[in-house]
Amino acid sequence: MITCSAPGKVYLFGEHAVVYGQSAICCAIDLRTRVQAEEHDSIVIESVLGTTGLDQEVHPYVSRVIEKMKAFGNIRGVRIHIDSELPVGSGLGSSAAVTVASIQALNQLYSCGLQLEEVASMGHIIEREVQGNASPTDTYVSTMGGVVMIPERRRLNGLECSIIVGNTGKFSSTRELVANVAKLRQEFPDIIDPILNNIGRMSHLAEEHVNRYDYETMGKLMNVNQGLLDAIGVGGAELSELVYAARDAGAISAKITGAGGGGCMVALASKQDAGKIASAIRNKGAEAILTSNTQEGVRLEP
Ligand SMILES: Nc1ncnc2c1ncn2[C@@H]1O[C@H](COP(=O)(O)OP(=O)(O)O)[C@@H](O)[C@H]1O
Ligand SMILES: C[C@@](O)(CCOP(=O)(O)O)CC(=O)O
Ligand SMILES: [Mg+2]
Repeated sequence: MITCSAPGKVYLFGEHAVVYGQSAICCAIDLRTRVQAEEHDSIVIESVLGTTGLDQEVHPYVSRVIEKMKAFGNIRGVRIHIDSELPVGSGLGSSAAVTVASIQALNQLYSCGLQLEEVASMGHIIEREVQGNASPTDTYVSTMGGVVMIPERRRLNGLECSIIVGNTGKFSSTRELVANVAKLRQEFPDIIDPILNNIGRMSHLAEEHVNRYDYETMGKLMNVNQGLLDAIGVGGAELSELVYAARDAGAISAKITGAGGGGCMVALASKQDAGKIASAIRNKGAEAILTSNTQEGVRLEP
């Protein structure tokens, strides 16, 4: 039996805009999805979502992984068991983490010889198929870890501050939110495209501040990014409530992470202030998770 794990992520900048080729800065976090794989007499996928065979409804990501990996290994029957610290459908990249960890588990179990770049690239293809349209961000960061600028694939210095995630508990479908932005963009290209361009420019402006650990400047720009996410319609009352609660409690910055609508927001704070911000989020009745940046992408577990 083989176990592989892959991390989730938060966006410091650029979700949605990155789908249209703009730059984003994305940060792997220390919450992981673990996938066990062993040879079996049939195909079985077990997760919190249920136990199935190949099933495009319940397990669209993992089913596609198995189908695609058949080209690289002699996969007849396999049992896949998934455990995750990432809330499902909430902007922390659970879809990418489960996809990347599953690819790597089969890659190891069947000695397929795929390199990390190939794992990330297959992950991206699968996210695109399931989501309708997808950037390579989540799957690349989940594969490589660290803080990465996409599409440049530039690794930036890691974050050393605390990362606080606030979960509205409201499911957010990435597929749906990406489609909503596409529709708004089609309706008002002259308004929406400059917003997406500005989000991309913000990532470029922020790059040197990330590399210099200048959280104040990064934070100011992240708060501007939050306003622009609201402008493209991916905000929500629950998210805004947590964003303002975190800022009022002393967060350096607070914004949506990922697709939005529901799901999670992310706040940056000094290690000293992190507890205070988590409490402010919990006082609003939401779950707060304290985490940090990880340099470790997908890995084989002992
Ligand atoms: N632990 C898990 N087990 C099986 N499938 C998962 C798991 N976590 C996520 N997924 C898959 O990812 C989908 C959610 O992906 P998505 O809408 O992109 O949200 P996000 O990636 O922000 O969590 C789920 O509907 C499911 O198909
Ligand atoms: C909205 C988007 O930029 C990020 C989605 O992230 P998540 O699935 O909500 O964790 C889509 C993408 O980049 O593929
Ligand atoms: Mg996703």
